[in-house]
Amino acid sequence: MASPAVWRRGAAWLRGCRGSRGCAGAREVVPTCERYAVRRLPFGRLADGDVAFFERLMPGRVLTGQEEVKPFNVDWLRSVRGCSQLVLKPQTTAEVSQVLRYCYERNLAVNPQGGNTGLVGGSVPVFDEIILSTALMNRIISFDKVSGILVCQAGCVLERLNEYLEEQGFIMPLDLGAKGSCHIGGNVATNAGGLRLLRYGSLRGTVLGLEVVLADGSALDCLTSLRKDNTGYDLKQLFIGSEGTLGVITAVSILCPQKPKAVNVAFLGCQSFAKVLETFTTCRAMLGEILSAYEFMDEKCMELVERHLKLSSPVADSPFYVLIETSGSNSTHDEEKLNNFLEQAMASGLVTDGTVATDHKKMKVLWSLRERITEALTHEGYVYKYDISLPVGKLYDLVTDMRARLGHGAKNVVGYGHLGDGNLHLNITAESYSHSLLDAIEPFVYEWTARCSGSISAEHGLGFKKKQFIQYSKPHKAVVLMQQFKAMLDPKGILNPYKTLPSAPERSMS
Ligand SMILES: O=C(O)CC[C@@H](O)C(=O)O
Ligand SMILES: [Zn+2]
Repeated sequence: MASPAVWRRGAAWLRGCRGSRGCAGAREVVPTCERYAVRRLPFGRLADGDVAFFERLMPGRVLTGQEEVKPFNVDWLRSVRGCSQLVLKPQTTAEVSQVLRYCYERNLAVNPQGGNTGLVGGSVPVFDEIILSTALMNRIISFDKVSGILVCQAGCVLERLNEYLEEQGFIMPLDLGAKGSCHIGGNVATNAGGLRLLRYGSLRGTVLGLEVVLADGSALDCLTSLRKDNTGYDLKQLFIGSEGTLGVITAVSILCPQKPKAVNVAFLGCQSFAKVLETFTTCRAMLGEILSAYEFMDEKCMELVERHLKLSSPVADSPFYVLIETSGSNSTHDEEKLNNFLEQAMASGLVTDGTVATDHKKMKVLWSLRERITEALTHEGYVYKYDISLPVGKLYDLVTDMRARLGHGAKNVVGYGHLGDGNLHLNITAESYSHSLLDAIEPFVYEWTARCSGSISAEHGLGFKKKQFIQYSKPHKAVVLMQQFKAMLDPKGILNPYKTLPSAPERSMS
């Protein structure tokens, strides 16, 4: 799978930028508050006394220097930028509690941040929110080999957790391209989906318990390690996917599957999207319980990973490609099943070319073709990202409709994603951000999705960029209820403000 360095690359670009105040250099990211006419809410302003308090609380783990703070203010995509002047790096839940208690009293806004790999502007401040980084909360608390339950602090990097588990014959139930940088707390806070969801389900099922610090600094200990617990409301579900707006997740208890003994990856070419769909139904029927991923990408995606990342396609040029992974416990059995399926798929013309990998290195190469599309797209300029759930049969219609709508107005309109989960990643690129192109895409994309009863965010969340569109996927009553939960848990609204839930209408300015 993709090397962790891939996703970390953003940090290197950031370090190359010039001063964070003002937009002097062409490579500077336009501050969010300039691009979008969002108004700062009346939170307190950071004073010298505040910094002194934090320095006493966590000496050496308080960043205030402009250059030090800069990377924490910009998202990985380099599409939004805040102007925080302070990053705090607590190590313990008690420290997070003390920070929030203080901020709550002083009415200081706080932006919780994990690995900063989010794609909807949810992980960086909009204005001067204090950044509460989980980077130093990276301790594994326990792992039970009998139950497969891992308990760890929120700042553990996903890939490190997976490596730790693999040594014990287990794996994490989720995997994503950003694994080398993303934190498990951020994964849970955004309810990240990823590449294994088809097999192991979402974090709403695998997360068994959470420890969360609420806005007023009080800690909520729901860190149980039980498969079954039917006592009252399942409060942890409120925090899963809440994007840091209801509380700061400080520890996670998660159910981990056994490491599969046999893994195979097939990379195939299909001549039409209809054939991609038929290949899916055939492979699901023939592979059954060993199917662990079914991903697709269109030819434009392949062209971009080849051009920008110098990866090469192992199969002949095709309008569509699919990546199928099997995970099981018996290699002979699994290979036989996979070969039978491939023979049938080739004989019936569903697939025109393909390759299979069983050794780790070759599987990794095949996975990179799919996992590194996001990175390849960033080389094209500004990327407008849409992460849509749709009835699977209609998944690609949105791409063709958007292509027809935008014509030469966009550089590329590509479609790829987790077909097995009904999740399309529609990405549109242009040389640079343009207000008029955005207007041509939105709300068209959301109206199209709503007409199909889809979701405008399958797995990336709403963050800053999509929060105004929640009504396309949720009824008014549900949004009002969410606002009431927010008001109850965070009455001053200090936690990750300007994110997830809609505010007064905003206008884009540049
Ligand atoms: O960049 C995107 O749009 C998708 C990123 C990620 O969710 C993926 O599946 O590769
Ligand atoms: Zn995805």
